[in-house]
Amino acid sequence: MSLSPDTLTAPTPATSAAAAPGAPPVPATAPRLPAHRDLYYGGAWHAPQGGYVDTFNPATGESLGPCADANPDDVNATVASAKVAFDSWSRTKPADRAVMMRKVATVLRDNALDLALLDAANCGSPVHEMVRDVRNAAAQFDFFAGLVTEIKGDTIPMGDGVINMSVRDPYGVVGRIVAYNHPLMFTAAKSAAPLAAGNTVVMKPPVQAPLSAYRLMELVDGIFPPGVWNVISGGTPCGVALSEHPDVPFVSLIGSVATGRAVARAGAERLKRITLELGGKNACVVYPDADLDRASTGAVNGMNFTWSGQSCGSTSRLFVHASVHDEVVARVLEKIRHYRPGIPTDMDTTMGAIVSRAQHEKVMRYIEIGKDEGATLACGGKVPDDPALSKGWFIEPTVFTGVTADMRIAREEIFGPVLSVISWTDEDEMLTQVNAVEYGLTGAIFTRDLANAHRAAGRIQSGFIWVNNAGPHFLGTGYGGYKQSGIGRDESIEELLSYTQSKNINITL
Ligand SMILES: NC(=O)c1ccc[n+]([C@@H]2O[C@H](COP(=O)([O-])OP(=O)(O)OC[C@H]3O[C@@H](n4cnc5c(N)ncnc54)[C@H](O)[C@@H]3O)[C@@H](O)[C@H]2O)c1
Repeated sequence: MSLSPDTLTAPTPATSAAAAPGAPPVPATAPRLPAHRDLYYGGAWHAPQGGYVDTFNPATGESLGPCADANPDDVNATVASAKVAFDSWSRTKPADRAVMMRKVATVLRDNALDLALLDAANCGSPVHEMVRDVRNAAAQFDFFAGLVTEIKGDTIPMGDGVINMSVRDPYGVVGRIVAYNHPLMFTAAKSAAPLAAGNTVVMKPPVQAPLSAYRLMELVDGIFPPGVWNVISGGTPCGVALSEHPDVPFVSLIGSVATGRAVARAGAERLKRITLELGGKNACVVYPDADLDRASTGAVNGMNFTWSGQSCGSTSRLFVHASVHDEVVARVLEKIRHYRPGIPTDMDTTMGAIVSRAQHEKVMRYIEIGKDEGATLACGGKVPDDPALSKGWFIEPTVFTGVTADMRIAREEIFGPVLSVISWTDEDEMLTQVNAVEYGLTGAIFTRDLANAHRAAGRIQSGFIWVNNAGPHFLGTGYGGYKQSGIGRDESIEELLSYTQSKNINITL
């Protein structure tokens, strides 16, 4: 499987099957579980003072064993080792940092299937997509390694006898806290920019699915000096302790808006730098002149059904012009059949499980809310009938039609496989509705008319817009949100430079 930068985190398209048509199903492969379940800091494994909690396979309900549950004392010990390591790491030649980072990229590529199987078993998303996640993480390590010489400043003319220049310094220990929907990719890729910039990192992987993070640390052990890259698993108390810690000047979160506000409040106490990649309730807009095949494929791909819609960027509000509404909906319902819930560690599974019972209950509650609000259930809306899936947290791809912009299913982030279709006739009113939610992460526009495309792209209040496409990220372009969807831009040089602060030096010769 190859990665091109323009497919960063893009799901497998609805038009292509994971396995050849008619081929026998590829049997599930058991993941190789990590030998270590403790905290990795200071270049070694440490038993947690906070004890252990079990982690689960959401597709089967089986326990995958105990995992460290870091408490504030564990966070203190980890931050202390990262703080010591910062002194020499920040002074390590950027080119030498880049060499180590490229070794991580190689390790990721060489172990892509093993890591992907762990994610599939622990977070419930299909293994063939999780392999892409691992390769995306490798691409980001290479990308940021290649940018280390861009961490540069300016010279400002001051006349004879004076040299004035600015340089960029790292901050120190960066606390990175990430969401559950791409466990390995977030744990790895979201460490790359701060490390490249000369910071040390304390990473907290998602509490629901920490296994791939342990395996990653087993694999990269010895590449960096001790204390440079640390990974500690734990729940909210661990995240709170990290975001409040006085020796962590920079905290970066991928998570919900509520957690973003909590991290921002904790950061305000110590005037920390923060970046936040938060939720979305994103719109996909179909104009009457759109290529309807492309638009319906985009509407399905943009939902990220393969990981059960559990993606911040999912275009979960489909605004279709009334004149093409029925045809687009018919095509969407046809294309959606590509996604059938299955055991995530099977190579040909196209759609996985919801990560946890709590998230499953939340999505099912929203499906009931949609029915109560008077929307029409066009497909799905229930757990699959397949007895092989009865012990897991699965939900069929779900489409509601007849949705109006005031309904809760059209305003609130569900983070599940639920698409709400809204019919429109007046462009101005439609764009007002698109912008009426508190989120502003992504948006997709389908039209053959450049004027429509530019008008809508200009007016949609989101940080990331696709025209005649939906779903992929493009390595090198900033990804992030407007409004409550976040602060900062990732996956780009902007992310790298955000982990540096500017210092001006005035030299009298
Ligand atoms: N914008 C993006 O790039 C992006 C990507 C993926 C997911 N998300 C968002 O993440 C959410 C789903 O993920 P989730 O359920 O894991 O989110 P969450 O906010 O519940 O948890 C995110 C992380 O924060 C930690 N955490 C929870 N409370 C905390 C606190 N008070 N202080 C510090 N840390 C705390 C969690 O343990 C976890 O590691 C959705 O809203 C989704 O849109 C955003």
